[in-house]
Amino acid sequence: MTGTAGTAHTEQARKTAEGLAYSLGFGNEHSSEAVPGALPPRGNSPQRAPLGLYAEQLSGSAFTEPRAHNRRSWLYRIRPSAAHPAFTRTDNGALRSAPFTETVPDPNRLRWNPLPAPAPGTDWLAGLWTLGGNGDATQRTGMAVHLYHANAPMERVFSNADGELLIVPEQGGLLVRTELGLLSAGPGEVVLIPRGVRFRVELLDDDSARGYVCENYGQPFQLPDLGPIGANGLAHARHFRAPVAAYEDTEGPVEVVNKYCGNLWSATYDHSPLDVVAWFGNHTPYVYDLRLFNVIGTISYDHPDPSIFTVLTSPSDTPGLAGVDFVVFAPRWLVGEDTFRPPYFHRNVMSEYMGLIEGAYDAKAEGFVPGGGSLHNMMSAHGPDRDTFEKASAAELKPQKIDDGLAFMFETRWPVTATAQAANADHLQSGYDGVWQGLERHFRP
Ligand SMILES: O=C(O)Cc1cc(O)ccc1O
Ligand SMILES: [Fe+2]
Repeated sequence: MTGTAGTAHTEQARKTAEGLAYSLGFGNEHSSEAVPGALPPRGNSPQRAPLGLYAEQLSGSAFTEPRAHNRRSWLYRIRPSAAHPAFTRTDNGALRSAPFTETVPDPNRLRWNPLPAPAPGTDWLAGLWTLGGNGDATQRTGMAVHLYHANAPMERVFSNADGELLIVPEQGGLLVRTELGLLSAGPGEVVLIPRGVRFRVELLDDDSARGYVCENYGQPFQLPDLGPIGANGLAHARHFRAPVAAYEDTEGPVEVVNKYCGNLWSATYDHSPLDVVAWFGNHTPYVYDLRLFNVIGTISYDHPDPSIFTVLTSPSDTPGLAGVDFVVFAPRWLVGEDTFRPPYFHRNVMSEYMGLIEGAYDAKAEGFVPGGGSLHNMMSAHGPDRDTFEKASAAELKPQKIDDGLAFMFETRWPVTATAQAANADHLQSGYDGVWQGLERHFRP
């Protein structure tokens, strides 16, 4: 794909992304038809589905999981998904999967600059670069941290059998065409693609897009319980937007890439598999605007733990212990009295990967940049850098609006093991430990 062709394509994608319709509500039983009458009025699988469509169930949970965790969507499509040729192995590129065994788990604090620019013609899938992760894709446990940097629209279609994908754009808007319909998202928004749902990513800005992806092998992300916060707060269910049905009726060769137990497999279909004319169910993609997050914090004293900023959580088999939490540091007021207001010094049994979508983060004066990331693994000591500590210890404690940045964290119960490419990357910063050098002793008994 040349730059010029990319630009024309980008303009087209931008037009398509304008004014997209959505169906609102996280976890709802959504339903949508692109052609009236395409949804069967009663049964899921009538003897003949309406309009000559094929009925197909996409199960995101075991049939027998409790209703609260049960996930499936019924798709009414031009051809059943089963109508495809054999998949054959294709190059994994810079994509790696759990188990992560290329390096040994590293107790050091690590920080990376943004990914270098990709070669021309790099689509979103080819632009994926894995930093590390944990668990085992074949056991449906753990997570992976990926970054992407792309400069060409995908022409192929991708699906991930290994887990769901939480896409966090940092630069450049995305038009995501999924089996269930179209979503668009720019920096500050996130897209959640459920396990197995096929999609294609096109670019909305200047033929370039950069961001982060949390691949969640474990239980699907859900909204966190609110406990004593009450019935409302944090991410509101109605702010999650699912697509409405939109289908491609195209014949001709389409490459479909399937990530399966850690490897990429490819098949050439003779039609677009994004051919779902109507669907209903709760196994659906979403887009969510992080700036709509209802931030709750102290109105008296002390710095609450960042779990209060959890947007979505993937529970593990131990109550309260997440396989992975997605946490956002959204614009908010700090009003704590007699409080050291930035993040405190900390060692954590959980492992923290942090990224920056925009601006700056209140624990780091410099070096933590948009598109970069830091990894503070299990029990590694971290917290405010020297400059931040000194400033915040002396600051006048008037109400302070933090609205000059948007940072996030993937926090996981298992250590994140880096890939070889991340451990040896030119964009891995050297001397990160130095940000905590020069924190002087003040104790003089
Ligand atoms: O910057 C971090 O390390 C994340 C973080 C933020 C915070 O407000 C409190 C604890 C914590 O680990
Ligand atoms: Fe932390």
